[in-house]
Amino acid sequence: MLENTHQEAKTILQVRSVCVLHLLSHKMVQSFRIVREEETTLMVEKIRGSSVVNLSDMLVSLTNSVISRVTLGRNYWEGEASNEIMYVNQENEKANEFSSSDFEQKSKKTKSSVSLKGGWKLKEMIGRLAELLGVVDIGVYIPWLSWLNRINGLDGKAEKLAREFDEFIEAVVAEHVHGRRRECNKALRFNMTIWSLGSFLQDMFGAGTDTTFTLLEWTVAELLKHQETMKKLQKEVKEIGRGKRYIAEDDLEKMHYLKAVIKECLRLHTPLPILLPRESLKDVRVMGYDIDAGTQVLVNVRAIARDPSSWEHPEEFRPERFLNSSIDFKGKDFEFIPFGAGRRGCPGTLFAINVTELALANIVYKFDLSLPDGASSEDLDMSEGTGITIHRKNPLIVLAAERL
Ligand code: HEM
Repeated sequence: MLENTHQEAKTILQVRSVCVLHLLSHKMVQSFRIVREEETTLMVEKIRGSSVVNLSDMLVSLTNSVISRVTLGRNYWEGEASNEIMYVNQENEKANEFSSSDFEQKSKKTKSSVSLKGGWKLKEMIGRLAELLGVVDIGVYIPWLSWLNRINGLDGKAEKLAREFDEFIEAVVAEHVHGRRRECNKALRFNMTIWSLGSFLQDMFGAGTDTTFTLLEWTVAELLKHQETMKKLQKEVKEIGRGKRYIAEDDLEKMHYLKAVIKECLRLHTPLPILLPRESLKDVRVMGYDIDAGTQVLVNVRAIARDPSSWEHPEEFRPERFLNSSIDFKGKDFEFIPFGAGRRGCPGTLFAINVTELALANIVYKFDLSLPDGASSEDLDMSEGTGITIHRKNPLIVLAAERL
């Protein structure tokens, strides 16, 4: 039994490192560009088709669709495939053939009609996963109280969800094995059980979608509140977009203000306020406090990002602070580590930033946003929800007028 557990743990690490290599390396993230561009285009079209828009829903759907397509090969999130990609090299080369100028046209052509029979409950399962992640697992902090998780149903809910994930993954794998994707499985030649694959996917969806959508949601909310910043951003994006139908990834490099806006939002609304727990390896003394070896250390990056000894007017949204500054989120500037730092730092940073920049640029390029019922932007509720990821408490509902 113990040996099995060790084997599974080893396999998860193996799956994680293979997947980080296959999904999150610089080269792979670049190769998923077509997926990001297509899904962003689809989102823009959906916004265009609605009068009052639940932007939070749109952003959840965007981030999950992108992750679904790159991890599972098609869009199981929307219940029907908007397109498919395979993560074998040959196919990625194909994806790279898309140039920014023709992606709009090709995305239309490649919009596939493949629909998923039965429709998977991925959306519903991810919703429950997010809910579970937001609940404090009391047993982790006070081991003798872990029995509470049986009483409050946390264990049962987690086990049920894990079983449903397994069934889902089994069906996806079966589809790959029996369908046209036989090739893909060559990439995954190690001894991977359904359980470890399911657990990896829960990690990818849990760590990758909620955080990215939260960042986008807060960024748009701050822009609504700060109309001058919104105008300045729209001006930059318009100048660089030069009348093209959609902003493509090639355009983003020059958008310095856009990057500053996103950084400022990562600072003020750090999606994951507490890093993964660390443990001190030896007895140390930090700022006069003695910390024994084996002590669990929780780093509050949100507090660090709002520390008045590092930031002027830390509670205010001021993207300009990043314009002529070398401070970045790559884990070297410790006053600003929204993606963590060191060996456990977020492996999905580039993935997240690419999705966020492209989506934000297209939203502000295509639409003028306002609040429904003539509400002024000062009325926008900025309350925070609870949970591991700090979402907005209430969804972001906007009117989106197309920019001409
Ligand atoms: C704005 C978006 C995101 C933010 C703010 C964020 C932030 C973080 C943070 C703070 C950690 C813990 C790092 C530490 O303790 O040092 C983490 C871990 C992780 N992130 Fe992200 N993340 C984001 C997006 C993503 C995406 C898009 C993916 C994958 C597609 C991803 C995958 C992961 C994984 C797998 C881990 C766990 C790494 C481990 O177990 O060592 N993240 N993330």
